[in-house]
Amino acid sequence: MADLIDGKALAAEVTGKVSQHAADLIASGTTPGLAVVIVGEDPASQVYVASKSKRAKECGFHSVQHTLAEETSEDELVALVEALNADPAIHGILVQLPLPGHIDSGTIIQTIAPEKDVDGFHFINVGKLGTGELDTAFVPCTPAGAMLMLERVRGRDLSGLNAVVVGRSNIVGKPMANLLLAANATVTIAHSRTADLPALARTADILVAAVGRPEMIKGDWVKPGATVIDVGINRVPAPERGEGKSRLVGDVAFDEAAAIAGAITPVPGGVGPMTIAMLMANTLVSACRAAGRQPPAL
Ligand SMILES: Nc1nc(=O)c2c([nH]1)NC[C@@H]1CN(c3ccc(C(=O)N[C@@H](CCC(=O)O)C(=O)O)cc3)C=[N+]21
Repeated sequence: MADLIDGKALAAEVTGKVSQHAADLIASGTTPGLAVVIVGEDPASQVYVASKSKRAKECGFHSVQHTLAEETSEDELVALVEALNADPAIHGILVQLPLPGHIDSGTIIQTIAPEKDVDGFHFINVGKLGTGELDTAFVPCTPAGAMLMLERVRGRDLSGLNAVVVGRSNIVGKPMANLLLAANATVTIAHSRTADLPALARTADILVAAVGRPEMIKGDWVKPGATVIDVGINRVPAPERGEGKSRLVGDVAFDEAAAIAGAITPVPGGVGPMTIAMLMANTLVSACRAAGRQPPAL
């Protein structure tokens, strides 16, 4: 049976450190400020946004949430982002995705000032990650959190290890591959057009699943002893829990994979809580940079 990598516990450790450093920064006159913007009423998004705001308050941050109507125009959202860019009390801006169809998310993301882009989605931050300028980049929160979990099992240097990332999104797959490469892993990005994905997955010492398909990755795709990082969060019907009930599952068939892997992240309680913890860490880093202080190593 694989070791469980406890995202809840590690996230609590990270936010504990963030709170301590935030207290120092506040004492020196700068309170980290996070603005979370949500457009529309998607219930799942509301839940995530509420937990981001709650965690920010727990860290002692100045936390503001802007909840805009579904009908908000792109111009109005651009104007809000520009106002937050200009607000010295705000160090991090997160616009919750997905946005309603009439708003171009690319336009909004590129409007966020790169030095406040705590999601790490702006071209400047994507480019810095791609070229290894990690001292001044913001790294997207989900892959950053996944790397911290991986570090607990494999250490910081992944030399000689094969990593397979299943999924090529800009939010997870591509930045994850760049981070693994920066840690000296040998990286393959697999996706829906990859030939014989099970055989490729079996070559992975580190297998990262970020496809958004419930339990797609089976136990016999896992190399014995591999570290499995499950980024998927899928809500599936759970009639055994009662009519209309649902439960969360990852992209990995957990029980099968856990029987073969060396270490594995659960869902829930895995990468999800780490994502929120890294958002707090990125906001702290942004506030340190704004105050001319060296950001702490977390
Ligand atoms: N601009 C932007 N940045 C994001 O980082 C972003 C986003 N938009 N849009 C939506 C996704 C999703 N996301 C999650 C964060 C935490 C959990 C999390 O903590 N999940 C818990 C379970 C929560 C539950 O019970 O539903 C867990 O996995 O244990 C999940 C999902 C951030 N996202």
